Amino acid sequence: MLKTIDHEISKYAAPPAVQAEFAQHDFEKLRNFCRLTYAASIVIWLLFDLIVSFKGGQGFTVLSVVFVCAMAALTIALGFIRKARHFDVLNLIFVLAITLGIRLIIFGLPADTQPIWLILATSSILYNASVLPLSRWGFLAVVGVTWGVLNPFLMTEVQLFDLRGSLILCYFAFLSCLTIYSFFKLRRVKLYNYTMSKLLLTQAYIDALTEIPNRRSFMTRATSVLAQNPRMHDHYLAMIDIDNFKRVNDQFGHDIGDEVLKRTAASIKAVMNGYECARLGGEEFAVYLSGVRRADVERLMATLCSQVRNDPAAHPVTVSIGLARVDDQDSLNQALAKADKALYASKHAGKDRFTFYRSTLTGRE
Ligand SMILES: Nc1nc2c(ncn2[C@@H]2O[C@H](COP(=O)(O)OP(=O)(O)OP(=O)(O)O)[C@@H](O)[C@H]2O)c(=O)[nH]1
Repeated sequence: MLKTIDHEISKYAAPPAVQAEFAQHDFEKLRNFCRLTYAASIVIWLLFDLIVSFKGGQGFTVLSVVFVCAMAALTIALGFIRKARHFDVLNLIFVLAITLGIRLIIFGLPADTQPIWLILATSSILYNASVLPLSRWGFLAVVGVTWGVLNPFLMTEVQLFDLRGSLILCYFAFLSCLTIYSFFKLRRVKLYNYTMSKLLLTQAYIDALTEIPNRRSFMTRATSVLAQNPRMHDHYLAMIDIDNFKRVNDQFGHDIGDEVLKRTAASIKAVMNGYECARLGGEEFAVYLSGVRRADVERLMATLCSQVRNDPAAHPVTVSIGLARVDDQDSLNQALAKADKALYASKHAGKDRFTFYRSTLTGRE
């Protein structure tokens, strides 16, 4: 099963909409990690700045305070960011701030050690960026800004083609390729996993034939709506069953039966727009109506019965409906049992109708 899906996804190039959805998902999952990374970066930067300021005799300047405040403000701003694409911009500003701050510290170090510290800082920033939830351009922009600001050939005594310069150049090429490759590879794997989970979840929660939610989905969603307190108006549960469906299958074949199921599901979805509806199994459907009055429910059920009955399709059917008001203390299973009794009453009374549950109704037995 997993191999089949794996094969299916390998052939599938995620369209831009799925990629955007993935980017947003990735950002939401990693937002706290990003904040932690920013906070840790500020702490380590401040620590180095203090060491260089006091032990190195550079002196703690107003500029240091400005950098710390700017980076702290960006970290706080990250908490208010909701869109992944805005994070790309914020992260670029953060990288610009921290790289300039690093330059400031490195100016206070002995000239011959400056290139190596610039390389170390560049490695840390690029490694860190490669695991952040950035877009491709967002990451490449970080690489550009980092190398631009922390360029070890800029304002240092290293010459491009002397011994140190050649070594730095080689390391530059290696580091850039490694981090760019890691970022793209990691992103591809994460996108693949996201696509795979999306597909598996769809298969687990959507009925393959009618393409409406299945029983599992209904039980999860209806349970959470049922738990809502306080309730706005009433909650009702409807169980809908196609009448004489076995006869449709027997007379016209299973394919026509499937068509009837699809058509009925489409009618339920259209009429019950905005409410949780699902195919529970076989020819049985359910709808959870929250925040409704009894008169609204009656109107909706009458519309559904009439729409299915008057469908100008080749093999018209009718539906029977059982309805239960979901009391505050009812569990979903209790409500389903009541709606089932009411459904039985509809069938017993001649089908093609809806019946509300009353305690005086008899059960299926
Ligand atoms: N075509 C098709 N038939 C299905 C599917 N699932 C269940 N069925 C058929 O649905 C029929 C249900 O028949 P019954 O439970 O006897 O219900 P009914 O004929 O609708 O009778 P009443 O409920 O009393 O109106 C059976 O013949 C099942 O084989 C499906 O996915 N596709």
